[in-house]
Amino acid sequence: MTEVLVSEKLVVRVPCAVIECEGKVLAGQRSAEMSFPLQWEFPGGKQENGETDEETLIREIREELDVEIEIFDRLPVTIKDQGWREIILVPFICSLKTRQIQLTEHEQIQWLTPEDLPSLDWTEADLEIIRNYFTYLAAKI
Ligand SMILES: Nc1nc2c([nH]c(=O)n2[C@@H]2O[C@H](COP(=O)(O)OP(=O)(O)OP(=O)(O)O)[C@@H](O)[C@H]2O)c(=O)[nH]1
Repeated sequence: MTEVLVSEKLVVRVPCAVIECEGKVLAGQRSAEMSFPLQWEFPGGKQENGETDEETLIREIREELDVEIEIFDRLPVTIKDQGWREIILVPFICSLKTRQIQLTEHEQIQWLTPEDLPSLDWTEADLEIIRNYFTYLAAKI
């Protein structure tokens, strides 16, 4: 048997936003042309060189939704092994500073109460974010 140690793997850091507004949370549906087509996610995207997590998130949300957010808390990091790469999802709890959302990438968005979040077809990593969000909400009561 030949054993080979493969240590190199692409690691991608992806800050994403759990945006709360009036008791609901924003879910974004990925477009049919993206990877994981038509699955649901928390908006966000890949970190660029020299950015902090917060800077990435504010930039990505401007690019994807054309709104300004305020970041006020964070959830535990979730790591998703996609085989050839590892996605490090860094979720933040946010609110909207501006309200007029314009979609540039997503198929559609939905505002859902926290208990309705699991009804959508989320990417696998996001299911863990939703579980952590429930823990976060329970700790606030
Ligand atoms: N923004 C975001 N990305 C997520 C979430 N969950 C999850 O697995 N991802 C993955 O993290 C990567 C984020 O990259 P991106 O937002 O720039 O999306 P992309 O389609 O351009 O990237 P890709 O084509 O390399 O997959 C994607 O592969 C996406 O599938 C999430 O909740 N939000």
